[in-house]
Amino acid sequence: MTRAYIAVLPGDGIGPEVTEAAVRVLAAAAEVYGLDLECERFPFGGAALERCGAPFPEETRKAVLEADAVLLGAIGGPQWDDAPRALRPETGLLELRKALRAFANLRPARVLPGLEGHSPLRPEVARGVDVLIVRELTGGIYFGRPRGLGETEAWNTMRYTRPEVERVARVAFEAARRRRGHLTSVDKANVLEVGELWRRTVSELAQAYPGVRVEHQYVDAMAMLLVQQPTRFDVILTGNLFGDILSDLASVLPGSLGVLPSASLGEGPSLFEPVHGSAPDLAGRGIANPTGAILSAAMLLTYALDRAEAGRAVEEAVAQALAQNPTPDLGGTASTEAFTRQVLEALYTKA
Ligand SMILES: NC(=O)C1=CN([C@@H]2O[C@H](COP(=O)(O)OP(=O)(O)OC[C@H]3O[C@@H](n4cnc5c(N)ncnc54)[C@H](O)[C@@H]3O)[C@@H](O)[C@H]2O)C=CC1
Ligand SMILES: CC(C)CC(=O)C(=O)O
Ligand SMILES: [Mg+2]
Repeated sequence: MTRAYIAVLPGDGIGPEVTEAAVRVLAAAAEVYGLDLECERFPFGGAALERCGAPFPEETRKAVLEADAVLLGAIGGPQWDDAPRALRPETGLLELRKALRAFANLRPARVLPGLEGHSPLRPEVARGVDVLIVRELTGGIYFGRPRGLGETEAWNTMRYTRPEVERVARVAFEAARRRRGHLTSVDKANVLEVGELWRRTVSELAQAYPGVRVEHQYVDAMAMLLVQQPTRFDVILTGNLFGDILSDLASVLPGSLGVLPSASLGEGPSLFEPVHGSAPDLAGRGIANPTGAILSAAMLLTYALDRAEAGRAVEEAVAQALAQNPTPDLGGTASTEAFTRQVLEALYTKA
């Protein structure tokens, strides 16, 4: 059995709390499914800025590039909002994604069994929600140059090249082919040239995937449709900014931002992180929902370690724990610790 090295970046706010839960579940899954895992923590985000003077220190860069996978909590907080932009935790996060060349961010939004009662949707609709947002992660307006902030004006650049669109679109088409064969590409082609290139590239690539039905939507309409008719969608492909916004919107479907996981795949080690941020309003209170982080660990088992059966077992254990007693964001009374113990118990019982 070869040992897999996981670089763990707990980060800031609730990041360390939910990451701790995910690491414990990962260790339990390794024990149950006979995996040899080594998790090592590295400084990242605001915590790294305080300790090492940079949000993405050299030591951490080296470790993530050598790891088999990276598990991240969340970064940021109001105490760093006035730091020079280059030193902000959020800049470190963008640099991390770029360094890993993790261009395809997979953000599944499902209403897991047990969560129907917490969704604002009618239970029979909630049960059918199963979308996969594929968000481009290393390009677009978060990275485009020129960018700048002056006294009276500020500017950013939304730029995509055809190969950048093509490679992430390919990931989305492959996912659609494995799933229900429906891909919705989201852009703003009516007003943005970038959207026009995006739409043209996706339409051309569609010729290679005759089994996939392609639909194009403008992002404003998509925001409405995702809430109004969530079961109509399967795979949703979009750029960095729109994907960031639509995935937070999609979290309303299962009932809390705390439950959404993600996997970022590309040309380097893959990155796994919950969709949510550092939630300064919850930090230190022991009530953050670790579901998104734990399900990110499940995606790590599936995508980085090729142990889909272990990933599924973690998902099932989470569903059981959610049905038992969730954290307060979902109307339950479980603390982060109590919820994690429920997941661990379910995982060991099933084995
Ligand atoms: N990937 C990352 O590390 C991200 C970092 N951020 C950073 O996080 C900081 C806070 O940003 P916000 O806009 O407040 O977004 P946020 O995602 O941290 O929180 C938004 C809302 O969702 C709730 N929430 C988030 N995660 C939760 C969880 N696990 N359990 C229960 N409730 C949860 C929070 O309490 C809050 O009401 C900022 O510095 C921001 O830049 C924001 C998004 C992503
Ligand atoms: C904080 C941003 C850099 C990232 C973000 O909001 C996200 O990836 O969801
Ligand atoms: Mg976001």
